[in-house]
Amino acid sequence: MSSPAYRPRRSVLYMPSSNERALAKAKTLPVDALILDLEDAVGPDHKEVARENACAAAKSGDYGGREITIRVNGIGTAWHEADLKAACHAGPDAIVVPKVNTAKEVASLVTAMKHFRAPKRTKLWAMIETPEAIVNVRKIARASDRLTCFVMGTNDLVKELQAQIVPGRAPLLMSLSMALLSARRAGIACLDGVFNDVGDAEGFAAECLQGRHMGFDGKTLIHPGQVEVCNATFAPSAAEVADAQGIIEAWTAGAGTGVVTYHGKMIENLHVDIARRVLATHEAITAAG
Ligand SMILES: CC(C)(COP(=O)(O)OP(=O)(O)OC[C@H]1O[C@@H](n2cnc3c(N)ncnc32)[C@H](O)[C@@H]1OP(=O)(O)O)[C@@H](O)C(=O)NCCC(=O)NCCSC(=O)C[C@H](O)C(=O)O
Ligand SMILES: [Mg+2]
Repeated sequence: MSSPAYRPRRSVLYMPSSNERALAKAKTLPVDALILDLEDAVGPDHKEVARENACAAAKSGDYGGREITIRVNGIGTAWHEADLKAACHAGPDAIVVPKVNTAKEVASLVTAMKHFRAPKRTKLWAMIETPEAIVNVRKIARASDRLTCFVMGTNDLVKELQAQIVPGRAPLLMSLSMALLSARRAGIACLDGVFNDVGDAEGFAAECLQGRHMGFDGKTLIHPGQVEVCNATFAPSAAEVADAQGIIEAWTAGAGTGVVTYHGKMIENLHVDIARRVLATHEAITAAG
């Protein structure tokens, strides 16, 4: 978390790369990252124009400090190889690959990225959205240093599990937790899935909070109207920052005692680590503007 490579990923907005208005609008939105989509949001007749638009956007330098990623079509589809080749040449911050199922697929993707001469800065993000991926998720997470983030595909998971989308997401919690556990063990980031009902502000806020409580780095989004609440929910609040500073001060004052209290609560070394992480996150968000 305190590594220089850490970037805030509270809000990560998908947009269909065939939609030029959305591509333009994204330059004005306070999102941490963008996923320029070539997959599900783009119809078969628009795949080529979407690929050109996404690559042009990634190369343009017009998106400021926002992390720019391209989601290619899945392995085995008619568009996958051409998408991957074009995305590697465009050199975004990351290439997002949907429906990654095995560690072997990660290894093949990394080999292909080298073959297509993707710059070293271009990382791989894997979407975890099938039962097979969940069963293999421990190995997927540690398959390559180039893999730096999991993106949960909750719509595909619901489909494949034959589950239903319900408040509280009980049918998905085991899959979400398994992916998070594996991501944390491997030291990579993990992003929560999307909330489809863009008109349901209350439901969206509750799902953001659930994702924050679970430990996700941030949430993937589908509409500009979701950005503000998501950013606020996944950032440390003013009270959390003040508590983190207070914990570090209390710990420093009691140097060497092994345990102190802050506002009546026990503080040990691990709480100081958490406090430092909160401050590092707050500083990174503030620095990113
Ligand atoms: C959901 C939408 C289809 C709604 O579109 P629309 O009705 O046009 O929205 P608005 O009229 O409210 O739009 C207002 C303005 O905002 C721009 N806009 C809309 N969406 C985006 C966006 N995602 N990024 C950037 N800008 C956006 C509009 O262009 C309007 O701009 P202006 O006219 O200049 O004011 C639409 O929001 C949409 O297409 N969302 C993204 C859908 C998507 O990408 N889906 C694929 C990813 S989700 C997924 O697949 C997850 C995973 O794989 C899984 O399995 O779960
Ligand atoms: Mg999906």
